[in-house]
Amino acid sequence: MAHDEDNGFAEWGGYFEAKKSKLEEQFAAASDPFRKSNLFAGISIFVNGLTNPSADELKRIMMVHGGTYHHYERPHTTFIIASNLPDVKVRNMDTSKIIAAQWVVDCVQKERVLDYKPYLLYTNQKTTQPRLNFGKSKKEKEANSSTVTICEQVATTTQLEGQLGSILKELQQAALTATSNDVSKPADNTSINATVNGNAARTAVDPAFLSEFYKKSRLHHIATLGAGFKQYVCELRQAHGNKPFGKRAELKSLLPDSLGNDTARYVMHIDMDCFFVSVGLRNHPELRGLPIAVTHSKGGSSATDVPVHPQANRQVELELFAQRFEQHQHDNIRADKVRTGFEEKMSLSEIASCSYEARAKGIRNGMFVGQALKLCPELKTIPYDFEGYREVAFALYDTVAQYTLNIEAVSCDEMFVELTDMLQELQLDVMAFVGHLRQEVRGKTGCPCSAGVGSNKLLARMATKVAKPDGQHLLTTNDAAEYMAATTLDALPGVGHGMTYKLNQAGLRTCGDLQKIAIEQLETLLGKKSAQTIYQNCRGIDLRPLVYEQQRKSVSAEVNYGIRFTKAEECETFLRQLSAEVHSRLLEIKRKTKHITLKIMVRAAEAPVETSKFMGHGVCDNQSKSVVLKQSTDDVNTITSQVLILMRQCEVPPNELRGIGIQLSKLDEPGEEKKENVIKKMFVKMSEKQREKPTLLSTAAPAEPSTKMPAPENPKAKSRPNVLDMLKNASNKKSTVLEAKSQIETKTETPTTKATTSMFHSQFDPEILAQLPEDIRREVLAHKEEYLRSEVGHAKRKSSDNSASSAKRAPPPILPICSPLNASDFLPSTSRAALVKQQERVQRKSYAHANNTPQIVLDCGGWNELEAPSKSAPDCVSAESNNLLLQSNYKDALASWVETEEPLTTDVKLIEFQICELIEMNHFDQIYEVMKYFCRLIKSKRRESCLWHIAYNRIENKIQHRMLETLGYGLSFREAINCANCSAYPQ
Ligand SMILES: Nc1ccn([C@H]2C[C@H](O)[C@@H](COP(=O)(O)OP(=O)(O)OP(=O)(O)O)O2)c(=O)n1
Ligand SMILES: [Mg+2]
Repeated sequence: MAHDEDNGFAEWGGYFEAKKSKLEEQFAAASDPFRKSNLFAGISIFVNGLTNPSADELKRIMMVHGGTYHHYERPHTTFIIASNLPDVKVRNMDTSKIIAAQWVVDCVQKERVLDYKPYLLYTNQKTTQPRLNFGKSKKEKEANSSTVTICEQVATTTQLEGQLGSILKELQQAALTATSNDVSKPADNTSINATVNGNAARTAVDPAFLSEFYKKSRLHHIATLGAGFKQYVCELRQAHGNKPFGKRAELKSLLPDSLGNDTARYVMHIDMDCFFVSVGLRNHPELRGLPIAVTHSKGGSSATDVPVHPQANRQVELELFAQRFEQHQHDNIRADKVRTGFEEKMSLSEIASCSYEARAKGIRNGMFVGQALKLCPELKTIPYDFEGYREVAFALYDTVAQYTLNIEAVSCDEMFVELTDMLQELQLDVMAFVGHLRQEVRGKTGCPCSAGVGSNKLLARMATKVAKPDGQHLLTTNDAAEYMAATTLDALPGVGHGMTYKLNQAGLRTCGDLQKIAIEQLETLLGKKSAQTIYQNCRGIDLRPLVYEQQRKSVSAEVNYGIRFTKAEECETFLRQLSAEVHSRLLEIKRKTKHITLKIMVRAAEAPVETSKFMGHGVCDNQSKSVVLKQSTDDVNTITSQVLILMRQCEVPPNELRGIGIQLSKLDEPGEEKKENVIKKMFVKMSEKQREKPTLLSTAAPAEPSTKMPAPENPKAKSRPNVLDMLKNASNKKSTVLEAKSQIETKTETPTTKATTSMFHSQFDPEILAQLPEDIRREVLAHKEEYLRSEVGHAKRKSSDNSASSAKRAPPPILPICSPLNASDFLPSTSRAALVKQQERVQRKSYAHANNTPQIVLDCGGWNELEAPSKSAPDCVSAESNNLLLQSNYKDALASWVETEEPLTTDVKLIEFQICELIEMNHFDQIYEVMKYFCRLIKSKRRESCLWHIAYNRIENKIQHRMLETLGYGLSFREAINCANCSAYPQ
């Protein structure tokens, strides 16, 4: 049994592994009191056979000088110390690390780590093996003797640089001579350490490093392209305006019609298949059908026998990484990645993209090349082709943009597309269109893509997973819950490692598990907001709108490779360079910043000084420091000086830095009317205009003929129709629900009846109820009871009293059988919270009536410039005369506001505030008028904008919320925004 074999030490790699680790730990603990220097820090030895000095003496030397003594040879043992070994033993050993004991003695004597090569017992190295050249001339070394030491090691930094430079040269040499599977051009230009003007751009100290880094960094290219396409979609939309899409006409003759009158919502998610590989294969058609990976590594033996820095310790690093991923970040995927991929001499180059043939062998995007080669030794690697990615990505976006610009760019090879409007206009079959589009993309790019379709973004993305590779799939709403049930939680949007861990700890692994538990339970685990989202998502409900015009929120420049400083000046020079880089990115997007953040990666205390990944960052602690400027800036000197100050504040020795990033956020737009209240300005302007034409004041005509604009007179609150009365009247009226329903279609119907009827229908829609935030839902349900009771009772009475007349009005009334409520749901809440709320309501009302709070209104915008309505009553002059929405010019102001490109939050809040005042004053008619007019303005906007839809919904929700809070019921509006993209968006 495996358990017996490993003596219960399975998780420690078996008994012997556990024993070896224990010995190491004991050695380290015992060394501490004797330590005099860290000369051998990060270096471990194993003594094989008789040596001079003896094994015991060597052990003591290691103790005193910070090294590690291995009682057994381990994969991460740096050197094997021996005098003479039998041939048969040597044949099975890695001879490149067998050295004479004299090396230890000499190092101690010279007080520095010497080149071990002269001490090698066997010198038959392979060409691809590391041949570390420690050989700088004594003169050179002495000339640099003032160089700061790295982490108390005796080797000077200059020496180290020399060593590294040599390693780089060796690496390049090895790469050129290696017999690898690599099919790229021999003069590989993908290495980040490629020579610049004949000199190796070694570390961030080199002035040429930064540009070289960005030229080669795949993550930089991906991020730049992704942000670029978000901007590109914005620009295309703005340039296109309301023009028709010429290419749509062609579709009609090419594709079949949809069956019936299909009004369903269709969102498409489209994603290129193994993007980087597909683009790369355009130049290597002979490799199609083979396992291929795009990576910086040359593959072949140079990926399984990589040079390792003598001071790197993969084993230690592996353990540290794995612990951090697992314990701190709950990221098992990355922990497994290091555990299985950090083997000695295996390439730590990442695979950016691999073909589906490689995936069939277990290889995945992001895997280390060394590990991938173990799974599939015949794996071929091809180099990056950043220009090709750009070209294909543009072709993809341009192809889709011929048909619609309702595109949410996700990345260079991925987007969401709202197809509903186009399909309805053309009456096309959705999957026929998707097939046509995919074919067109392939024809233009030579690369395959897959597409998923669903009624929202989540389902569309899920459908793409089914479709891949080179396919398409429609995930219907009916199949959604079932499909989702089998999905693991980490596939849901916004569910990261932390949340997955929490849910897993609670025994929840799949969306199916989640579907079975109550929302209250989820709320306890995750908090209200996350719980509500995940509760919907696990059922395939996704209320996120597509965002077409994405604004950049920040720009940044980060480097986490090659950061090896020895002096503060080097670090400062680099920070200046990086500041200039991020500044140029800021200028590119024509913005200014108010918030500067410096992010640094600092070598973790327990991490080896040198990293397993050559020039990588290794195990680090992250720090960040920010400064908020008084004024937005795009001045490079300001940015640079702030960055330098932030770095000083971090108080980190330069040699401990492993990564540096600068982020500029709180971006401003030149010409943007910042946080200034647009509405306020417009009202002031208009009131000025009106002062010039005083006669218009009392006879302000409605801006829109179809809207019946009540004169801004000031009838007493009591005389205005109260919705509670409306509701009561409605339920007391001698009309059934059906009557009310039929009235909704007649033009003569009063707002009161319509309100009541549509309220009935909207409030009892279980889907809408399910989408409401829990607290609002409870309130709605609580209120609903009163109305329902009267309606049900009335309907019953009606049906028995008036069966003859009602028979004429078939169909019979539809009672709310769809309601998910129990009888107890209809009882008024008796909870303490409800009673407190009730008391607050009463207080608020009486306060509002008593005070009319003029000072709040003034605080909010200084409306005293506006003229009071001509008929305002003297007893409520303050609030009523100051409320924006009771002014004669409110329509013009609203119209001007809606003409602006997007609503500012401050303005939306202002309108909310004004409407809440109207509620306090019982001006419900005015609220209806305002909302109707507002809604029509938004609908008639030339450029449809979901931001305005969202603003409208937010204001409407605020009204409902406040109504429920103060009066216990809501208002129902005749007009509504019906936008497929965002109508379900919750506020
Ligand atoms: N961490 C990442 C993520 C992505 N990419 C690059 C390589 C991918 O080819 C491309 C697109 O990313 P995808 O996640 O879409 O992956 P692929 O297109 O390679 O595969 P799939 O067919 O699964 O979409 O972006 C990368 O280099 N590193
Ligand atoms: Mg892809």
